[in-house]
Amino acid sequence: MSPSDKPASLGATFQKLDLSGHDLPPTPAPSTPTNGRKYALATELVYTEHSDQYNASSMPIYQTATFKQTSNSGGLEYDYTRSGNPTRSHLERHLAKIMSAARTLVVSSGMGALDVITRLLRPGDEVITGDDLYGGTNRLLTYLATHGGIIVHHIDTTDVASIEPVLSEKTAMVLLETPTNPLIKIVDIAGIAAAAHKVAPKAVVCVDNTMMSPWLLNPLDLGADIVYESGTKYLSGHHDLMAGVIAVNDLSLGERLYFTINASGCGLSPFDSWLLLRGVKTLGVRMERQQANAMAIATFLEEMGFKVRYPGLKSHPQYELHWSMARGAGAVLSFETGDVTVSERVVEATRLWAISVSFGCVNSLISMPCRMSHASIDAKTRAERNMPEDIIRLCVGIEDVDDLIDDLRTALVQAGAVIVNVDGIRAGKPSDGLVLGSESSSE
Ligand SMILES: Cc1ncc(COP(=O)(O)O)c(C=O)c1O
Ligand SMILES: N[C@@H](CCSC[C@H](N)C(=O)O)C(=O)O
Repeated sequence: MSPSDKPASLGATFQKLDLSGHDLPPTPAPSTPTNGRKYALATELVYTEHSDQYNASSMPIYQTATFKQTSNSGGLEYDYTRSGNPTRSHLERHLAKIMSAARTLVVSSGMGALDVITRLLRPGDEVITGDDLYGGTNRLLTYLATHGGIIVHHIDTTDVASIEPVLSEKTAMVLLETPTNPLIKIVDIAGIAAAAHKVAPKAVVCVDNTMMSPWLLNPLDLGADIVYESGTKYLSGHHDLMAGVIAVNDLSLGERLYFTINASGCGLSPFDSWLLLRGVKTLGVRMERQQANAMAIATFLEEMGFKVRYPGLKSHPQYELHWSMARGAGAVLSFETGDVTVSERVVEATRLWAISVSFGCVNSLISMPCRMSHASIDAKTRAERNMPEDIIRLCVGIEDVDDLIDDLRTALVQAGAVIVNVDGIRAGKPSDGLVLGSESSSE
């Protein structure tokens, strides 16, 4: 069946989805209603169809490395799990609907996804990227610049004009994160994609959508060519697996990425594919609760006088830009205490907030990025990129928000990050007032 053979109602609704299958695996069937109306994302997350012989409600895990063939010339749909597996295929087609993409591919981690994507590059190619990047992304790009002959330009991607001096016909890739991790800066995806494609039409604009997830942002609709996410975060939501997801609308680009995945062997395992299928069903309810909690916590900290970075706050300098692209503010925020030692004490004094890297889990996490997730960026580079060493990152979960605030308030008091007096609690140095519960109290 060719794309033009799509039933009219389905074709109109899923213009980008490869309904006919071509060489893609056939499950799940598109779940659009027969009247052509498109289901809302909350429904698509939960609803899938597959062709299991027993009509299993949950997609079975095809825990097999190889598949028996009916003749020595092979030719069946699946032959070997590195090349394809029904559980992984089901997940990929489910995610294609959710990410509003023609094709998605799932691999063993978010960094694995970026590794596959950067194999599109050739020596001499130029990459333009941000100056506030996840540490692992920075590390891979630095490796490619040192060993792979790739030229990497780090610029302030929050300013569309700053891309112009480094754009040229040699630009092969523009790699964006928004909001950035951990400074929560916002990038104008459509503005940068348009500027890049104008000068370098073949350049691939690639967006790391891990901080937002498809629940909140669809970079493909804003001009990105490739979107990838760490499925370890919001997509799965429980910190019980590692995964990476790549989404494209250009099927030939999808084929090139699939080639690398099959050739290098980083496709997601059947069991982790199944776990991700299970986790993604609750993406909407988790994200709504997490960002409601995050908003309350950001407000609590800002009202105390801390410098808080969160796009849900009107004080965020790029509030309007963020909301022009996204449907929510997400659940990662950062704040500064003004003192590295005080920040260390805050992080260590919390109880409900686990000291962990990562985010997107139902549990709340606290960390100091310069010591943890971004430690692979050397101190000199961190300083050049204005990354405050005392910055604390909060990755908000689904717990009761009053419990989270109470735990944080107690930690702030114990750490000497706040001044307590008859007017209440406010951010400040211990010497500026009475500090309760701290050895450094002025009492
Ligand atoms: C924004 C961002 N992108 C990509 C990754 C890489 O994902 P993974 O840990 O699944 O390799 C991470 C964290 O690890 C991240 O924070
Ligand atoms: N030791 C790890 C650190 C992973 S950080 C995970 C996550 N992206 C975050 O921002 O917390 C490494 O070296 O990559």
